[in-house]
Amino acid sequence: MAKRIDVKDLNIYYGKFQAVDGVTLSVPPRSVTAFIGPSGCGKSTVLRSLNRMHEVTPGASCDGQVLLDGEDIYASTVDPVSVRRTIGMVFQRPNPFPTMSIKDNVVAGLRLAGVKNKKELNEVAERSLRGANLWAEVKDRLDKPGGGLSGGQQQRLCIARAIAVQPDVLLMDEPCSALDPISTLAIEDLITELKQQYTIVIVTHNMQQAARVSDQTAFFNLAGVGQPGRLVEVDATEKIFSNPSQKATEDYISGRFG
Ligand SMILES: Nc1ncnc2c1ncn2[C@@H]1O[C@H](COP(=O)(O)OP(=O)(O)OP(=O)(O)O)[C@@H](O)[C@H]1O
Repeated sequence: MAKRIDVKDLNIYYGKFQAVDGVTLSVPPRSVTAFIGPSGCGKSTVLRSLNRMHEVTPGASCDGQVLLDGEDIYASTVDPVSVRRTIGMVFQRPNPFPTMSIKDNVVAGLRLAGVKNKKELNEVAERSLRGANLWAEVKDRLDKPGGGLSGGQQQRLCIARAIAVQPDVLLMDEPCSALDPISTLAIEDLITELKQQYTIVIVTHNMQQAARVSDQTAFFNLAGVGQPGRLVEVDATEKIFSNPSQKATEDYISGRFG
């Protein structure tokens, strides 16, 4: 079930260094939101705080609120591990378990959660691989190692692994940056299909990609080295790329800096 995210006045730190200042934005369910902005403005940091991955870095912390359908994921009663199951993440470099079979890669999360029933695991593997548009390419080699797939196939395998646990939200941190153009288009098509079921947030350096796949775009910027990143504006993607409200956004999307 896709869920809504509301971020309220989020400040994010690495030790004493404030990396992100006062981010407030909402992500509607069953939509794609793109985070864009120059290097170091805090896109990945904000993304990682949306499923409590940020706090895994020693010394890292944040304050403010991240609400998932109105529930604060940082409430003291909430288990961060269950947050990460509900809000899945796909990384820049495909990171399948290389020697593990394709099928076992997909169901790794379920196995960890204690599911042992073979029939159920097989069904989830097939459903997730179909969902990630990979089934036709791997159905005859499910027992072969995940590391034997191409880069683009490995990234779709990682997406299959992420959706196997039926998350509410998918976070993607530059999921195509290590891929060739054809694999990139395959992932972009997949993102467009997945948004019918999931809430998706994607960090991308590629503005054409943001324009192609997202419904809403958030532009982040920073005033200078050592300064925290800030959200400059968030709006419908069409508006950001045709008639942004802020000059800094226009300068960035027209390639004047970054
Ligand atoms: N593990 C870390 N420890 C300390 N500082 C960090 C860490 N990760 C990121 N930072 C700092 O936080 C700030 C934001 O970094 P972040 O990676 O979120 O930016 P970004 O916009 O995603 O950049 P890029 O587009 O280059 O990936 C930067 O100043 C960065 O140096």
